[in-house]
Amino acid sequence: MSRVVWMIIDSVGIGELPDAQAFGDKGVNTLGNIVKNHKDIKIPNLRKLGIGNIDGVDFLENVENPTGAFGKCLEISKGKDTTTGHWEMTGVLVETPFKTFENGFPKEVIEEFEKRVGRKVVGNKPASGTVIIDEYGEHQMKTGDVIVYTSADSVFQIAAHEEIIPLDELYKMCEIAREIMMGDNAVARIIARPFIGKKTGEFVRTSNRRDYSLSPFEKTVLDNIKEEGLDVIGVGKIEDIFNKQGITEAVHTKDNMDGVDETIKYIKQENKGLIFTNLVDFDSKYGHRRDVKGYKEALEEFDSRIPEIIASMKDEDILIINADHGNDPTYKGTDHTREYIPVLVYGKQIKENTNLGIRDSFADIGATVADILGVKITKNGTSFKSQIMK
Ligand SMILES: O=P(O)(O)O[C@H]1O[C@H](CO)[C@@H](O)[C@H]1O
Ligand SMILES: [Mn+2]
Ligand SMILES: [Mn+2]
Repeated sequence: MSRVVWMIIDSVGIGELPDAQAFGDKGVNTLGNIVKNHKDIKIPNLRKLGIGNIDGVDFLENVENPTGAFGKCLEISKGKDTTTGHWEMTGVLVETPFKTFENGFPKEVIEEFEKRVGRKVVGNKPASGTVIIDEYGEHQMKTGDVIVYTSADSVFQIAAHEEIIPLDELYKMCEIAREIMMGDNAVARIIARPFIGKKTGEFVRTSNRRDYSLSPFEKTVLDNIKEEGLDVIGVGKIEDIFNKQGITEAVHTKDNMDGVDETIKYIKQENKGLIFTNLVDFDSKYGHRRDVKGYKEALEEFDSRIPEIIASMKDEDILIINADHGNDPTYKGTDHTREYIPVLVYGKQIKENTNLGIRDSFADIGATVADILGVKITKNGTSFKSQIMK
């Protein structure tokens, strides 16, 4: 029986969606603009799978006879964040955008939060996470005040120095914020952002980040897989994005390479169903930081591990690689960008050189995963299994 290894290269978009302008994104293209800035980029394995052969990709030369099936998908949901992207690819559309707080959170919210956590709040505005810890990190070390901030995404983020506010307390604060930010103020995610360091300029965030997501509004394809008694193994922040719904086992990871290691470890084990991995460094370490060179190197680093991933797969296993939104490191600001996502499929049973064209929704990927595993397909999404299987 087939097993699916589904890897999300977080934020590796492949060009602006037709409605990008409505999201403030004009001419964005995460992969395209990285390649334009770094023509020497070496991603031979992604190219061999067909990433440069995707319709509209004019910034990479086509390869002859790519070994995979390749295409790109539109996002129907009204959003460009991780939760929206992952939910859509597993069959749940977010038709009403998650609430955002451009001017910070309302006074009542902050007051209730302060009362319940027993600390004062500083920040309370949209900010870049690495900038705001430099702004308030020393203040926090002196006073114990807690740093709260948001972004263009629907997020309530709490930054805390690990030696001032212990992790347990930070996570508890997130649970309290999760309770407060429901109903009219429901944000997609509360995020714990721990950091360490001695002073401004030396603060660095740690891998103890945790996301407290809403539960998907409807059943996702993960639920359908789980209900059939198959495994749904989440690697990285997958279990957080789905608030554990539909997940049977999970491991958090330190960074992209740890994510690849854990994925390979699970591939080599006896399990059945889905191994679902999110590699977030592209987004959090390079996209939001507008670090073009760092992003390029992260892509090269991931690319170099693809042969190892493939070598660890059994003959029936199928590998799917796609993104969840864009985060063009050459674009203004520090936020995600509204883009097509690339999708690549590879396996011994997959027909090589198959052009999937432009798919109507990310949900087509989840529908295909369900179809491959022989479980119920969610109401959204059209499976392309018949196009790709030998
Ligand atoms: O600037 P940092 O803290 O990395 O935050 C970014 O990461 C969050 C989650 O993807 C986004 O909302 C964006 O604000
Ligand atoms: Mn993401
Ligand atoms: Mn992000």
